[in-house]
Amino acid sequence: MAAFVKSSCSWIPRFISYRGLSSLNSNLRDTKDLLIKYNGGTVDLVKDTTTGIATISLNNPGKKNALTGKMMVELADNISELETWGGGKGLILTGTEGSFCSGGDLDFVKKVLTPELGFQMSCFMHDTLSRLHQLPMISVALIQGGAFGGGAELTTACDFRTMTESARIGFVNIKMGVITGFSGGTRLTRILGQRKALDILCSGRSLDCNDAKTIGLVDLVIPDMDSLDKTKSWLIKNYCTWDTEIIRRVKQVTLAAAEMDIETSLARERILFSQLWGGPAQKAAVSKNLKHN
Ligand SMILES: CC[C@@H](C(=O)O)C(=O)SCCNC(=O)CCNC(=O)[C@H](O)C(C)(C)COP(=O)(O)OP(=O)(O)OC[C@H]1O[C@@H](n2cnc3c(N)ncnc32)[C@H](O)[C@@H]1OP(=O)(O)O
Repeated sequence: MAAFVKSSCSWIPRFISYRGLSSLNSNLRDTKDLLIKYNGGTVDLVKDTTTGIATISLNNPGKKNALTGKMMVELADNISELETWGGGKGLILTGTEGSFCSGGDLDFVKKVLTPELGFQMSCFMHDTLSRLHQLPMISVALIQGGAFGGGAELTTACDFRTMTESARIGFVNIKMGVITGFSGGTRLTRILGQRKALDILCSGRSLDCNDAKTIGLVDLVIPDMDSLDKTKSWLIKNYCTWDTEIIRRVKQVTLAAAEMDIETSLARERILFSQLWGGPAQKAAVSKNLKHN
C-alpha cells in the first residue's frame, strides 16, 4: 500500500510513493483476496472459436448488473484468460437482461468506504481495465439499458462503443461524492479530449444515444432488439474478416502509437510488420491481382 502524508483536509490521503508495477502486482493479489469476499453476481466469458469473438457478460440483473467485489475479480480473471487466447480477434463487453452496468454495487461500496480500501479497489480496476484495453483484439462495449458510474467507466476501456436506442450513459460519480475510480476520467479524456470530458464528468449528466453519438463517445446506435447479434455482426463485418495475426498486430501498432514515444512505437511497428511479410495472407493477396476501387 502506498504511503500517506497529512494533507490540508485531514481525511484526504496524499500518496507519496508509487512503487511501480511490480509492487502493485503483489498488492493486487491481496486486493483480490479482499474483493472476492463481497459476493453476488457473476462475470461470464464465452469464447467463440469459429469467429474468434469473445463475449464477457456482467450478470447481476437484480441490481442492474452492479459490480460486486467478486465480479471485479471475475472480470480480471476473464481478461487474464483472454490474454492467453491466441485465436481472439474481437471482444464484446455487455450486461445481461437489457442492462449494461449500474456501477459499483452500492451495498458493497458502503462496506469499503475508507481511502485505503478505495485506493486498493481503484488499483485493481485500473489494472484490469488497462489489460482489457491492451488485449490484441478489437473490443466493443455494447451499452444497453444503463451504464452509470463505474459502469460508464468500463465502456471507456474498449476500443469502440455501440449503444441501443433507449440506453443511457452517465458518469454520475460526481453525484456520488467522488471522481472516477476505475480509470474512466483518463480514458474518457483520451477519447473525447479534455473539454468534452470535463463537461461530461463535471456535470454528471446522463447522455442518450443521440448525445453520445454526437459527441463521439459512441460509434454506432442500434435498435434495442437483438443488440448483441447486431454488435457482433458490425464488429465482424468491419474489422474481423481478416487473418487473426493481422488484426492482432494492427491493434498492437495503434496501442504502441497511442501510448509510447514515437521511436519506440516505430521500432515496434517494424517488427510487427516484418513478422507478416511473406506470410500466407500476403502471398494469397498478392497472387490475386486485387483492384481496390
Ligand atoms: C465504485 C464506483 C462508484 C463510483 O465511482 O461512482 C460507483 O459506480 S457507485 C454506483 C453508481 N451508480 C449508481 O449510483 C446507480 C444507482 N441506481 C440508479 O440510478 C438506478 O437504479 C438505475 C441504475 C438508473 C436503474 O433505475 P431503474 O431502471 O428505475 O431500476 P431500479 O432503480 O428499480 O433498480 C433495480 C434494482 O437495482 C438496484 N440497483 C441499481 N443500481 C444499483 C447499484 N449500483 N448498486 C446496488 N443496487 C443497485 C436498485 O436499488 C433496485 O433494487 P430494489 O429496489 O431492491 O429492486
